[in-house]
Amino acid sequence: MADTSLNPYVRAQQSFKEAVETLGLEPAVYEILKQPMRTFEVAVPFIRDDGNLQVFTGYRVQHNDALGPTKGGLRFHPNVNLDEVKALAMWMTVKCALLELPYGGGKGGIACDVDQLSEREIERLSREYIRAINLVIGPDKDIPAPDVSTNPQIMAWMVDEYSRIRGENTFGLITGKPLVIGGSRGRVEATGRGLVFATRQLAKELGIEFEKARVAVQGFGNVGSVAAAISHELGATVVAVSDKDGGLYNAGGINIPDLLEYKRTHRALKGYPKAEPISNQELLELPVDILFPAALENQITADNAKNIRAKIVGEGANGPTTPEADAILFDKGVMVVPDVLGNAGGVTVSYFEWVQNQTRFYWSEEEVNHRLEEYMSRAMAEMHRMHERYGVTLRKAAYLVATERVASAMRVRGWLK
Ligand SMILES: NC(=O)c1ccc[n+]([C@@H]2O[C@H](COP(=O)([O-])OP(=O)(O)OC[C@H]3O[C@@H](n4cnc5c(N)ncnc54)[C@H](O)[C@@H]3O)[C@@H](O)[C@H]2O)c1
Repeated sequence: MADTSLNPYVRAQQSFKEAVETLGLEPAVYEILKQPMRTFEVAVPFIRDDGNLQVFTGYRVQHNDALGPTKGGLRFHPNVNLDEVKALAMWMTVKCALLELPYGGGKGGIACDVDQLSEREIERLSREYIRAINLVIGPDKDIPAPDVSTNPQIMAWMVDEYSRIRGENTFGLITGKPLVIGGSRGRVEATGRGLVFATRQLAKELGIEFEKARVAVQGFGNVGSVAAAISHELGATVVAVSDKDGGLYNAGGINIPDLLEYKRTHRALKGYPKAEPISNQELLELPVDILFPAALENQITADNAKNIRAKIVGEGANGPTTPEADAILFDKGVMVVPDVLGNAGGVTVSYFEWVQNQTRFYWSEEEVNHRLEEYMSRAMAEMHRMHERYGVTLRKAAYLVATERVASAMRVRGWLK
């Protein structure tokens, strides 16, 4: 028999099943949540620069809309397939419910390799994809956003195409747009900032003063560099950072604004003179209070989990801790802020963007950041309460909070009988 344990869709189903059983909810909750309510597979024909027609396969999955219209990113990647999109949509249901956003989970994508396409081809493909799914998306139905290999420019072409089809500007269709056409202030930094807010709240609940903590950050991209900069700004000592070429260490702390300036001029971290080089492996095992893995999946594994000395692991990346490592860390008493909350700052500010679009009233960056902190801290506190009540990992607690909330909505809407 095929090993289905690595199939993300099967794993997402198992997580919901476990949550329904732990909470003692009616079995109908799992019967509804174990698959998406709607799945679309579309052929996306577009004209290549050489004049030939090519057809790619696109997907949009709407998992559950009990709490509101579905929401989730669009991924352009050769490995995009239906099971992966379904799993990611289910995961968005959890994220949105956990953060108390008035959304259900959705996800979409096109199986394609953007490196093989010119910019004009990406534009034509993006517009054709929107034509293919325009009837099933909308500001009150399903709201896409950027994900792997999609960006604000692609979102701009998509919102433009939808607006042309409908004959009206519909900025609330999609989030992660450029600022000039209804994007939100603070959206670019939202994921790294939200990661720090959630982790700071957990530290507070554990009696660790974030402002005095020693911090290590793996990955210095959109998420990692912002998490490092905000930790530094709050007074924490960032002793190590890294990117794909290796890490930097300074026991006395790295001046992150100075390092960002170095990176701007040298386009790399390597060679920064005010810290020593270390490997990515060494970085993960440093004696710090807080470790932020913010690069790739599967970085903390059964092999190195026993050597992790951080008190808190704040997951910025998606899936940086394997299930085996998760169990080892739990036994060691290391608390893990799971990715489902750790990197939810992006979707939270996406929600703020949609609110601003719908009300046509735009907020200051301070207002966005203040509200982001409120949402992240509240979700962290609830997850922590569930963790204490049921004695499970914070990751499982996230599913408990989310499943209970979605189940309540389904119950009052009369879906369960
Ligand atoms: N950007 C977002 O808003 C967002 C939202 C949710 C989740 N995430 C997740 O966060 C993670 C990082 O995303 P990002 O947007 O910062 O990407 P990015 O491409 O901007 O940055 C990735 C960073 O990781 C580094 N890196 C790559 N391989 C590495 C390795 N082996 N060891 C150490 N560092 C390595 C890169 O050099 C780079 O600094 C991904 O898992 C992504 O799915 C990002």
